Amino acid sequence: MSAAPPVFLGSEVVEKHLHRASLLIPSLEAALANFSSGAEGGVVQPMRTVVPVQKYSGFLGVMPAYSAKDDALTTKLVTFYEHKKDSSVPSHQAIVLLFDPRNGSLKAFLMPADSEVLCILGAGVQAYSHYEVFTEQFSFKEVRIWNRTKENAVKFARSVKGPPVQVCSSAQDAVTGADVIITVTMATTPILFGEWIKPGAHINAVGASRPDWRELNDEVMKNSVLYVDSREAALNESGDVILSRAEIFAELGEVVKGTKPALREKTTVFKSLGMAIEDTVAAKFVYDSWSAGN
Ligand SMILES: NC(=O)C1=CN([C@@H]2O[C@H](COP(=O)(O)OP(=O)(O)OC[C@H]3O[C@@H](n4cnc5c(N)ncnc54)[C@H](OP(=O)(O)O)[C@@H]3O)[C@@H](O)[C@H]2O)C=CC1
Ligand SMILES: O=C([O-])C1=[NH+]CCC1
Repeated sequence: MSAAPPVFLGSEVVEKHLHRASLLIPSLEAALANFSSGAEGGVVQPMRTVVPVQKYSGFLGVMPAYSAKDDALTTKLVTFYEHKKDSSVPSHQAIVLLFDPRNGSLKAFLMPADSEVLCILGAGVQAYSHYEVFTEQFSFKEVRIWNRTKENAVKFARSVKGPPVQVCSSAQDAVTGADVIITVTMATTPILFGEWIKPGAHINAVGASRPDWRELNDEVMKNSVLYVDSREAALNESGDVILSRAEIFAELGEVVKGTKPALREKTTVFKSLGMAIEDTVAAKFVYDSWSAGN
């Protein structure tokens, strides 16, 4: 019997089936726990390969993963390029190939306690998705944003549907007194400094995905309890981790499994680099919903 031809699920279909990013939270929690469980977790995820395209200040990332428990096999191909102000091309472009793990046939392509003050540094694609999930999951009294280009922060504040967002003129103003700080920029040198941070704050550090890029300065890294998505990846790819020599306390999956604590009273950093297994469960979620005709 020949394999069914692969289907192409573009961004509109993905958005229809994944109309709220938080729908993925249960599968992502399970995937992180499986990833941090060694062979027993059934996740095979080699370090991603990142190909520099030096001539054009860009990178191609190849991110394969298999989850035996989800029976899902994917590879994401993602390019990330320095964003040119006059360009209509997004800085990140990605495609996920979903294979049938039983025979390797290609099935589909997919495109793409008490916290009161949320602060977002950056106003790009990731800023929007983090705002959506954080304001849906938690009740903040105040949401602030700072961005390198202020007009883009103003546009963000005007266009999001949810709690009002206050645009700040400096990163320091945005960060001062914040309980949760999300850094989602393409910065290559620090934009967040330890002296601004309220003790006990939590920082979700999402950008700086190259070994020589930084979003957080040494003081932030050294004075916080550090969580990562993957120890191996953090020690190979994260400039904030490698250059600060900060000690990694736990993988997030270990917290999900309950083998390491979430130290809420301490100042904490979650350094996220993004993992292929997250794309695997997301791709399976969308494909299963699409094929069930939901
Ligand atoms: N951990 C993970 O799982 C993932 C991480 N990422 C990373 O998250 C970050 C944000 O991605 P995304 O939102 O898609 O990117 P976008 O290109 O959509 O947005 C980039 C943002 O960074 C700002 N920025 C760019 N250069 C600088 C700089 N030198 N200093 C300060 N701010 C700067 C831009 O500001 P301006 O408006 O002025 O241009 C803009 O707000 C990237 O580093 C990306 O690689 C992405 C996907 C997954
Ligand atoms: O997980 C991901 O796709 C990426 N992380 C950093 C750049 C792209």
